Amino acid sequence: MKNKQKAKFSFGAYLSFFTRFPIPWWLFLLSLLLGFANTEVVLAVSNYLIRINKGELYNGVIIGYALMNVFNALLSMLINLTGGYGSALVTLRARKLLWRKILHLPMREVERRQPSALISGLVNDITQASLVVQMAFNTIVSLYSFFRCCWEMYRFDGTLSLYMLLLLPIAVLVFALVGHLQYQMMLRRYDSLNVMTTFFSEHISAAKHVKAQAMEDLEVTEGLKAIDSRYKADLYYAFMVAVQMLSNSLYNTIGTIVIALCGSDLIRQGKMPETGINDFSTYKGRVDQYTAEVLTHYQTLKGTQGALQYVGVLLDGPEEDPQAGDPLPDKQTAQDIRLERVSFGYIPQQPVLHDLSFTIPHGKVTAIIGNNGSGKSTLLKLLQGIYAPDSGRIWLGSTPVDESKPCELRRQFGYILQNNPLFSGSVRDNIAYGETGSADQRRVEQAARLADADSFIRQLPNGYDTDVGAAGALLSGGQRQRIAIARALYIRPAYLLMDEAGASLDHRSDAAIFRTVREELKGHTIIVVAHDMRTVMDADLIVVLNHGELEATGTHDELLAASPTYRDYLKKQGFALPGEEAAK
Ligand SMILES: Nc1ncnc2c1ncn2[C@@H]1O[C@H](COP(=O)(O)OP(=O)(O)OP(=O)(O)O)[C@@H](O)[C@H]1O
Repeated sequence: MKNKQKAKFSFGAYLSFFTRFPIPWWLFLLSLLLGFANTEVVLAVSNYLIRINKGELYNGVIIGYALMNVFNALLSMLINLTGGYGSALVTLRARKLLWRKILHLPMREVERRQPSALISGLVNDITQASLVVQMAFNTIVSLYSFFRCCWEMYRFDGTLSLYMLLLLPIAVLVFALVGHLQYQMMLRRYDSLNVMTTFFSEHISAAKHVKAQAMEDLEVTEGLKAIDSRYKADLYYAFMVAVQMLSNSLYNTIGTIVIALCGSDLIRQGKMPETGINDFSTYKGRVDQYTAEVLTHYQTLKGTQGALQYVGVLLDGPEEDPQAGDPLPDKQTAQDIRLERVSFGYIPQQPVLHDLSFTIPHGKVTAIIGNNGSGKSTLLKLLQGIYAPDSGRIWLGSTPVDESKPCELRRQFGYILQNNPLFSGSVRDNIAYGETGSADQRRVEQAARLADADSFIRQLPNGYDTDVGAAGALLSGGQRQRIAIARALYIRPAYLLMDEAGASLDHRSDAAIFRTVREELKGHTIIVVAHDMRTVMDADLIVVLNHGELEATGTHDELLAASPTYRDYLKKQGFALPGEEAAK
């Protein structure tokens, strides 16, 4: 499990996993009762068979034998049906629970666990949950059947049954050994499946980049390693199945020899009829069958404990409740954002932002600049409460961000990134993403016009109904960006965050769209992260970050005097500084 975190998952936690979602007990109980009934039918079949073997070929016996076989077939079908239906429901409910949990994981957890590992948990691991419930019930039925058959066997011939007891330690030893190996085998198959899922989900979705870097050959080799590890696990599985069959045959052979030796002795002593060995073997066959079933169920349960470890630990982990916290007061738009000694690091002991204190005025445009990695994007994530500061506080007016309802807080923000994720679905749905009701076509078109997207959308095969493809793959980078800008304009957020939002647009479009956004959202707070100083200079307030520290804040004129970094940026982009000649 290369990308999955190994964490402690006790047997108690394993059991508590099954209290987290409703299990359709009635279906499994029905399956259990049908299983008990089927054991009786199976025993009746054995009794009829023994009578037929004895030559009791009466109509009643033959009809009884046939009827019991039909019952056996019907009951088996019903057991499969109820068990299968119950299992499908368990998988459905466990998967829904996990999906909800994944969407409510704090961002740090999402990053720590890696998206591909989460996908594999949701697609593969969770299917084991239904197996556990079914196996638990099957074990009860198999145990019942085992003891019931032992009793019938004992009633048929107590002495020979006691000889069979001598075989019990061998059976336990052989099955325990094979069981342990099977458990290992299941874990190995499971891990290799997860490694493959993780690898392929990452690399197939990044196929464009693999091609662009001409890395196909290398990635093919890496993919083959993942395929190979599954192949080895399959070989190991095939080997284990063969070993299991061999041990079963050996065990049966030893049983047959013991029955033959002891049975013939009993026949010689006249304590058993001549057909006794054959009849006794019928019961012994059933006992062996249920012994194997009990052990197989046990091994499967052990195997699923390993497989459910990842999702169990995940479900036990932290969760973010979007509804928890204080509602935002009305008129939140008319509030400044205030940072009070804010520090933050993704990794403990590695701070990205250091002790930041400044105010972002409401209704104005604030630009944030700084070198690569100085923490500009991180700061925007903190403002929306996606991450919490390690120390210090952020205020929206008089409301601390960490105490507000995350869902209300985040709906105040529009967030345009350099590369915005679109979702498969129509252009309209993507622009109106964030709308809880149905999309308002008039507002969608208006937002698209402002983002200069309306004309190209109308040229698409189905206009606003055109499917953008997975992650917007059927559109160009610039088209995706315009749709993302239209999305932000559609919701008309109180705070608009633009993180290098114009980077994939040509400069004239970038400037024109930015102008439109400013005019359209006049009175709203706009925070822009940009490297292009033409966008920055006009801002009402400019914040200069230097390696995560606040170097200066002020207007263009103020920073010319106060910030060497600001002056440096202007110079590098060819702007004339007061008293100097323009570089271009
Ligand atoms: N999810 C993350 N996990 C760990 N470290 C991260 C994560 N995101 C960013 N960082 C680190 O935090 C630092 C600040 O990153 P951030 O993206 O905020 O910088 P930035 O100023 O926006 O940079 P750029 O101008 O290059 O976009 C970087 O050193 C980066 O490696």
